Amino acid sequence: MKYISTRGQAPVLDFADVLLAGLAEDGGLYVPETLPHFSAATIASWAELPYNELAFKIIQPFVAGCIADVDLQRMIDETYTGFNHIGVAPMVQLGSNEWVLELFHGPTLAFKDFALQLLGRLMDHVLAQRGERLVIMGATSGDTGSAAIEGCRHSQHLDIFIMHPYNRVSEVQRRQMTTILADNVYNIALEGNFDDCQEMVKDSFADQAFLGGLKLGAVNSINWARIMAQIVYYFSSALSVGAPHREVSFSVPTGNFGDIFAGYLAKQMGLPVRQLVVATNRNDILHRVISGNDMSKGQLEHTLSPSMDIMVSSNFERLLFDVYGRDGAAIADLMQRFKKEAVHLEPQRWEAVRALFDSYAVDDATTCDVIRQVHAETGYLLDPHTAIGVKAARECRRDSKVPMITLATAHPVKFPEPVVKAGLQSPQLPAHLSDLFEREERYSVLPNRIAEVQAFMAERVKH
Ligand SMILES: Cc1ncc(COP(=O)(O)O)c(C=O)c1O
Ligand SMILES: N[C@@H](CCOP(=O)(O)O)C(=O)O
Repeated sequence: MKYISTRGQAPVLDFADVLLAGLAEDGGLYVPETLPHFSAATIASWAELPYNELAFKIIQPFVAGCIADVDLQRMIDETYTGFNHIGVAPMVQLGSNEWVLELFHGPTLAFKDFALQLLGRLMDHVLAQRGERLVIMGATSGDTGSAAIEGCRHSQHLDIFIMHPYNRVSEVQRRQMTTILADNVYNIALEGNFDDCQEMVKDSFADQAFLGGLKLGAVNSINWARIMAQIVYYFSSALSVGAPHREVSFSVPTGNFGDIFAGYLAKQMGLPVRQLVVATNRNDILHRVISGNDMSKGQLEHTLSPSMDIMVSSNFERLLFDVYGRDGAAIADLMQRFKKEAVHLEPQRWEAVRALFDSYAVDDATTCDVIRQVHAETGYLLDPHTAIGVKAARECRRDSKVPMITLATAHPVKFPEPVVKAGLQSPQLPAHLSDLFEREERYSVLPNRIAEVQAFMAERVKH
């Protein structure tokens, strides 16, 4: 499998190089040159497979030639046996044909564990084979950070620097990152917002001289391997409600557009998906572009669903690449303009986006109402991100006979504030985190200036 950049100017790479490269040299994102396609008969034959075996079927074509099958299966097995639920990604029924796909049974209680537990192992494996080291630089609005640290902390080949927006993540999220005191883990609280953190990561990839010869790697969903691993649970959940013999729809709480892009790929790969609903909070650029062709940043706001406080949704570029006929020059131009100003897609490209996605934006008050309402209806407690997904699913659903699956992207224990605002009691932390509030924290508050962040990193990396 070969990978190409969305901006058309970077070298074509194989999986192992894409895994370590993160962002492409031309500032674009890597995507597979061609996608594997599975027939309905093949998909149907997977109905009884446990999650790890299904994951192997779906991931193997993307890594073939770079990772031996036996190593891939071992890493997948280790990843998902570490999850705290026998089904790995269980489904819960809320109503008639209305489902929630629980993606929070990994070690850090968010969907990011699905990809980052595997990505840490894949990186370690390739780096060990090559005898190389990598410096990870990541941006987080709360969940990627802890999942990446958890996935990479045991690696002998990685230093990991994670930036979160200072005072803009929940206390549980912050402590999950800052209480890991391993000597290859560094937490930076940046005096800015998530978009500032993410821009700093991308700018650092463009010029890595500050690392004195070491190379940067990515754990954010700009790294193709993140998206790849997230495709699997679209298949597992759809199979459990009758696909490929019937269509299914998904509603996805969305920020960086990685998770829903994995759903779009599942559809291209043969899964019969009727609707893909983009669910956003007040930081609604994706809803505005899908519903009104308005791709303008606006002011990033702090909400009760902080992990989705994102305006510059990295993976939307991967979708635009397809919608613009894989024209790298057109995407490079569009993304350069978007850095400086509002952009509007060409009308036929926008129509193509609208044909693929529905969208809905939810404010904080409604988020709390949905948490309260669903709890009253069913006894089930939603986290605020999932509540946004459920609301968007209910608003956008076109056919009540098609199962609608909302991705439950985090456990509610990570976000007590909206749960309490909804008049409910926040659940207890699970046993492995029960002393989280007593653990020592370690992080550095840094100004929103790239030179200071890079100097901080340069002083600490191990050569
Ligand atoms: C809990 C939660 N829900 C939803 C999202 C949005 O996912 P994506 O960025 O892949 O769109 C994130 C983070 O991005 C998250 O942490
Ligand atoms: N919501 C994320 C933001 C980063 O997104 P990613 O999927 O690109 O890593 C977070 O919680 O950190």
